Parts: sequence; structure tokens; C-alpha cells
Amino acid sequence: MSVVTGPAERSAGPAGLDHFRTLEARQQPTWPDPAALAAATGRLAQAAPIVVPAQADTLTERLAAAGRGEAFLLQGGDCAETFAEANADRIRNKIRTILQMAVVLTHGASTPVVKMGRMAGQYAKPRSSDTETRDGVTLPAYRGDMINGFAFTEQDRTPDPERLEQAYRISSATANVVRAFTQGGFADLRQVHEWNRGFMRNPAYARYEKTADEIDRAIRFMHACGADFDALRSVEFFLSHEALVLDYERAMTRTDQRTGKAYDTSAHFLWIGERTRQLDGAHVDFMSRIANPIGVKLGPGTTPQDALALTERLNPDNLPGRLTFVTRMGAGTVRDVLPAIVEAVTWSGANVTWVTDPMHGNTITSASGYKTRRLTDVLDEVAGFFEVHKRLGTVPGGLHMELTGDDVTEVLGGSEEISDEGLALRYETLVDPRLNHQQSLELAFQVAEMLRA
Ligand SMILES: O=C[C@H](O)[C@H](O)COP(=O)(O)O
Ligand SMILES: C=C(OP(=O)(O)O)C(=O)O
Repeated sequence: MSVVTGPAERSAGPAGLDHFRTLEARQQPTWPDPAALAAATGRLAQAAPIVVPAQADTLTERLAAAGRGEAFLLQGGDCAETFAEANADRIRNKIRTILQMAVVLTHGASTPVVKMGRMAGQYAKPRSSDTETRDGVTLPAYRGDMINGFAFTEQDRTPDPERLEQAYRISSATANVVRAFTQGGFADLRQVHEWNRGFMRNPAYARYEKTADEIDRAIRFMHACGADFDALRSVEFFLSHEALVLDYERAMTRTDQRTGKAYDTSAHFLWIGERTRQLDGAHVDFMSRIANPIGVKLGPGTTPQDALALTERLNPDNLPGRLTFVTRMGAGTVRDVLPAIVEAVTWSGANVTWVTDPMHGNTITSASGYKTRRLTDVLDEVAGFFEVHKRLGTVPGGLHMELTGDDVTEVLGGSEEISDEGLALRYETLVDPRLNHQQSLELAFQVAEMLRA
């Protein structure tokens, strides 16, 4: 835990943007060389933005619609992106998975699905412990490629500010590839539906055939009505990550010429994690001063008072779409803890978009020692989230998932059953387990059924 320090010339930045430097900032790296940090963030402060403020404003409108039940958010991507895997194949696979899920969810929800990647910036992780010990050797914990390397050597594990610039360059390149895939015909609705049909060829997935048939018929109906499918060849796709490393987020913040407001141009949407959402902490202060749409993760220890205080602090103007609460309670807890929070916020009149993260409250260690999750728990938390909102007459606005487009074996279960022994086959995540491509699609089909119900 440390107070973030930075170059003096920015300590009195516009609109108190640097006030966070006087507050406690949890989960920050201990940079060994302050001069190198100042040089790196100074260069970042001059760099071109990754996203522009107008796109962030568009997302605020989309999230407001999700808050009213007129759209549904699908946010997904790696737990921790890595520099090594920021290549076209991996990015394409992830986008394809999200697009496939989105078609199924659009059908289930009968509303537009807002598509958002945990991508192009998800390079920093909060950790339970500052250090890791192996065979009697203790080194700093791996905190994400933006900070240090995964290899267990002193050199790799020492936080290196040059990595902030590398994260910026790789995120910019990723954003470019994302735009190429989502604007260039790859997103064609008919093609995406064909991929889902391919998924159905596996007998294990026959139970989803009815939904696929219905989507088929809907597409043929649209075609018969003369729908312009060429206009559906590109999709809106937004970028997001956890705003954890405040030196990076501050350096990427620019004043918007149109409005004079500050926007963090590292992503359209940023969220504060469960471990850094202290009301008087640096993260909440910094995020209260930027105009992007933002999220806060709420774990099972959240009280209704905590949630209310966050709405007042982070969205004093009560702008719809500005604030999303991403609840991650755990399958066994969501039905007990979530109702009081939703009720209190709803009664206060605060505009909040409610999203479920069914991953982070359901992490377990397998008998074979892997950090994993059960697909059944993930689905159960989503079901609990829908049940609570249905009971209260409030709006379940979306899903926040850790997933990948590849055939990894990190989460237990699924129709192509991944067992405890199977985890070792392709366990590739550097921090938390992700749904693989097939599991992600299965989840989408099951959530579509919940949405229709
Ligand atoms: O993604 C969430 C956290 O970074 C992660 O769960 C922390 O994991 P740890 O307990 O292994 O540090
Ligand atoms: C760390 C994360 O989640 P949480 O803050 O909910 O634990 C995350 O989403 O990567």
C-alpha cells in the first residue's frame, strides 16, 4: 500500500486530477526508480489517445439503455492479457467468441447487445499477496505485464516503468486490430450465425439446437423483409480494463476540447476493483474526476451503505449510464446479499446499471492444485442475479466474463467435460481461470434461456 507519487509539475493538474496522489492507493507496484517512472509517464502523457472521448460518451448512452432494460451488456476477455499473446489470431478468436455469444444473447434478450472487450489494456492485476515464495526464495508477486514479468527471477519480477509504455503500444495495436475485425466484414451477422451452427454439430450441444433454429428463422425472416445485411457487417465494440495502476491511467488522461472535461483515453470503460473501492481511497477519487462511463466491482462484503455512498461519490449528477455496479457475490451468496444492495440503491433513485460478474466470487482450488471455477457455479450465480432482479422488479443489465477464444482447460465442467485431471492439459492463464470458447458459447445459450424466461 502506498501513496502514488508523480512528477511535481502535474501535482496541481486540471480539476484536481492529481489529488489522488495524496490518498492511500492500494495494490500499486513499488517502482524502484522514481526518475524512470516519471520519464515513462511523462512520455505517455504526450502520446496519442487509444480511444476518443466521443466514443466514451456513446458508451455512456448504451449503458444507460442497458440500465433501463433496452439493451444488454456483454463484457468479456482475459483475466490478464499478456504481451506475448497480443497477436492477431488470439485477438480474432476472442472477438469471434464475443460476437457469437452476442448473437445468442441478442435473441434471448430481444434487445441490442452492447459488446465490450476486457481487452487492449487489461495488463494489471490486484494480488492477495505482495510477494511469492518458491523453494525458500521470495520475490514480488506477478502483477501483470504492465508492471513486471511472470518468470520467477529477480529481474523479471522487479517492476519496470518501461512496461507502462509497452502496455500502451501493445494496447494501441490491439485496439487497431479490434477495429479492423469489427468494422471489416468479420462481424457479418450471417457469418457469426454460421459459426454458431458449427458449434451445434457436436451432439453434446444438441440441447441448444432449438435456439439456433429460431435464430436461423429470424435471419431468414429479416432477409425476406429486405433487411440490409451489408449494414450489419460492422459492429460497435468497446474496450475496457481495470483502472488499477493510477500512474498509467493518469498519464493517459486528456482534457476533451469539446467539453473541457477530463477523459481517461486508455479505454472507453474503466472499472474499480473490489480491492480498491475504498470511499476515501485514491482510485475512487481519481475515477470521480474523469468523464468516462465507469464500473465498480461489489463483492459479498458490500453493505447497502457502501453502495449508496459510491453512487453519491462517483455519480453526483445521477447521469444514466455513468455508473455500473458489477456484482460478484458468489453463487452461494448472491441470493442473500444482493437484494438489500439493489433495494437501497433503487429506493435512493440513483441511476445504476447492474451487471453480474459470475467469475470472481466462485474461484476454488482443485484437488490437483489449480486455481479454477466450476461452470455450474458460474451459471448458478447468473441465475441468482436474474432471480434477484426479477423479484425486485429491477433490471439485470449485463454479464462480465473472464473468457478466451481458445481451447484452454481452466474451468471445470461444460458439455465437453473438463475434469480435475483435464485442467493440466492446457492451463495457460497467468492469474485466474477463463472459460474456453465452447464453455463461453454454452454459457451464452443458457443465459439466453434465462433472459427469455
Ligand atoms: O483477478 C482477480 C485477482 O487478481 C486475483 O483473483 C488475485 O489472485 P491471487 O489471490 O492469486 O493473488
Ligand atoms: C480483479 C478482478 O475482479 P475483482 O476486483 O472483482 O476481484 C478482475 O476483474 O480482474
